[in-house]
Amino acid sequence: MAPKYPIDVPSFATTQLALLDQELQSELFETSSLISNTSPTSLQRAGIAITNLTLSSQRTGLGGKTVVELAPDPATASADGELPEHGIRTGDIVIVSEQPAGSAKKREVKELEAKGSRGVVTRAGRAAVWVALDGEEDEGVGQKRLWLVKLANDVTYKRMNMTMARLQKMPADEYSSFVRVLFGLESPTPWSDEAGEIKWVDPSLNDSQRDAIEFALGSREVALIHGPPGTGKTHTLIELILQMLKRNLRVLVCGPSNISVDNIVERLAPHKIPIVRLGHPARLLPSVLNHSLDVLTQTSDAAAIVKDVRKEMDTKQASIRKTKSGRERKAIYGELKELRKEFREREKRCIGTLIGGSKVVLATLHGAGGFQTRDEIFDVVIIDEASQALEAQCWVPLLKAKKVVLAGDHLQLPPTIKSLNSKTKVKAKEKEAEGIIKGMTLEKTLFDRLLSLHGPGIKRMLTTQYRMHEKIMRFPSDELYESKLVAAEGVKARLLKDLPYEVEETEDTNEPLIFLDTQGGDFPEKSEEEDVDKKKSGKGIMGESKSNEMEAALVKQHVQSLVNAGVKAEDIAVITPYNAQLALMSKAMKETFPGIELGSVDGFQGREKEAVIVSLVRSNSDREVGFLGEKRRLNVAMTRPRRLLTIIGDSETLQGNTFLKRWMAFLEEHADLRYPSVALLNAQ
Ligand SMILES: Nc1ncnc2c1ncn2[C@@H]1O[C@H](COP(=O)(O)OP(=O)(O)OP(=O)(O)O)[C@@H](O)[C@H]1O
Repeated sequence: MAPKYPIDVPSFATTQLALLDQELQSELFETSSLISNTSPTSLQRAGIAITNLTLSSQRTGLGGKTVVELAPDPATASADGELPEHGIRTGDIVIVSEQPAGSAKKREVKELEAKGSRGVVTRAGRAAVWVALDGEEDEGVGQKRLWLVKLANDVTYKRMNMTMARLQKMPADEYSSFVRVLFGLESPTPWSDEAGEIKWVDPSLNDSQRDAIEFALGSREVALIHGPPGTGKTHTLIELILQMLKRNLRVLVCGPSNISVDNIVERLAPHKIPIVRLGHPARLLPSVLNHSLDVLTQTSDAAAIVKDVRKEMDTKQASIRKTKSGRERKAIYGELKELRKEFREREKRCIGTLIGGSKVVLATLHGAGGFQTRDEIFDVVIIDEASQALEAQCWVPLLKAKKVVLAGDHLQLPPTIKSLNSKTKVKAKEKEAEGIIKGMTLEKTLFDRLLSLHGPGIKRMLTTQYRMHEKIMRFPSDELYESKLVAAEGVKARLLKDLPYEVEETEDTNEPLIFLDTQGGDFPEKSEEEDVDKKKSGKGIMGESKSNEMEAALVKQHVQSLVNAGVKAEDIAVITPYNAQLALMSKAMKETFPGIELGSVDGFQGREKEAVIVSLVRSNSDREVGFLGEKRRLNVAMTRPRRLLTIIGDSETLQGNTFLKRWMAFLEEHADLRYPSVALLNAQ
């Protein structure tokens, strides 16, 4: 029997295309309006530019690309020679060009592109940033003072659009039963013990992990592995991949980010199985490069046929330089052209052999849509961090699959959607078009959709968590995970005072859960629109972010007491949902406590620390909590620590939302409750 609400595939694809277009327009609009309305310094503060750079070295990287190293200009650099705080990350698409004079603001993206060089960030360190330039020429980069600006990345959209267009046009009689199940035209085939007896590679797997693997092996079309924080999702996937290999299945493993894929490559590598990692070498972790397609095409047996031609090309190229006669040179160019063609053909064959011969291929979701895998079919596609991926992104590999295993946690944050809250509503081209499914949003992931389509029977949950003290875990477990989480023996009672280095026993290091309740109105929030960078666009860069100065002072005081007790700053993280609060705290804290990490809650998803301090910021008499009320964001915030979670917030204001209200009640009962004194804080 099919589920009650089957989805019309062409309408689904049409709606996705319209939503994706709207999202891309929002992203392009946001970037270009920022770039054209804001000074380089403010762009830097907003995290999308780095100013005052010079070219410190240049080399040829993999794929023959020019990689430039950009470091702070000594004339303006800070004493430690480090770059200022910036939000540029490996894999970002950027333009490097001569920095405009201080006052020149009006700039169009097109103009920037014409003057500078486009490229991909290959490494972003504290003292320098490396960029692999796209073009052969590196005009604009040799200039004296440079700056770098991050652009909207439209490459990923192209792949998603192509995939959705294919789905939109696919005749219904060509749908595989896999596709039919994914759209609810059929129910999944009932689970069967296809896997037979399992000989576990890793003897340490817990029962819920084994159960999830058995379930995934015996599901015909789809299986969801629900991994709450710290429950060893990746650990489980590694065993699942090894078990699938034993059963001679061909597997494509994907994730939404390069780091999610590399994480799996690193853990698979010790098992010595043939794996190929697809993707721009500049974006891969150095430790996985040996498995990358680019390196394998140079080092593997299959690469020999390519090598010969390359050698011949090198010799010819060298001979051009020695040849004076124009006619001879022309002839050599002709031969080189032929050789290049031959080279490309052989390289293609070599890639085909390598990928065809690999039982496990790994790529990011959109990387799986490249030419290298065009004709490949896989028995199973495994998607890690699936609840962080757009559905359209998942379909890039899924069109090559017969079965999918999704691992994720739909109770943590979904992918960020710009067009959802965008004030700059862009009219989507097809918005009014026919066949749009009302109410569909990009925020609903494939994981969510399948769960509501087929029910919890298609999912197994991992239940032992290896991260948090039992007390830290209790509230999220009861509220979100049906009280099913169990803290592993080794972590359930761990406190800061038990860290493997010397930490004094104090009221802070002896506690897993502290609540600094700022109720009473002495710790008021501030709307950042009041004083941040209100540029011509009429909107500050921080949007309408909130901050809370007194809370920031409290955070500092609390960190100081942890550090005084001996806790290393690098074992402490401070997180907050509001960018304005982050900006306010970062300045002072990083200097005082080198090594400490500060981040937004959203940016800290997937991470963990020994001690985590959460500054909730909101404090007003209207009990307004805004986007803080989002359960999934709060879940991420409260599940990052191992040994200590300190919450700083106003319990009165936070009554304004039922989930927060219950949390406050829980903290009042179970946390070490403290009422900080403003007078003492001011006296410091
Ligand atoms: N069965 C197990 N026995 C002991 N330790 C385990 C087991 N499974 C996982 N762990 C440990 O739990 C931690 C988290 O596991 P892993 O890194 O695989 O999870 P993840 O899916 O990447 O992260 P998360 O789901 O927490 O975001 C790791 O330190 C891992 O070694």
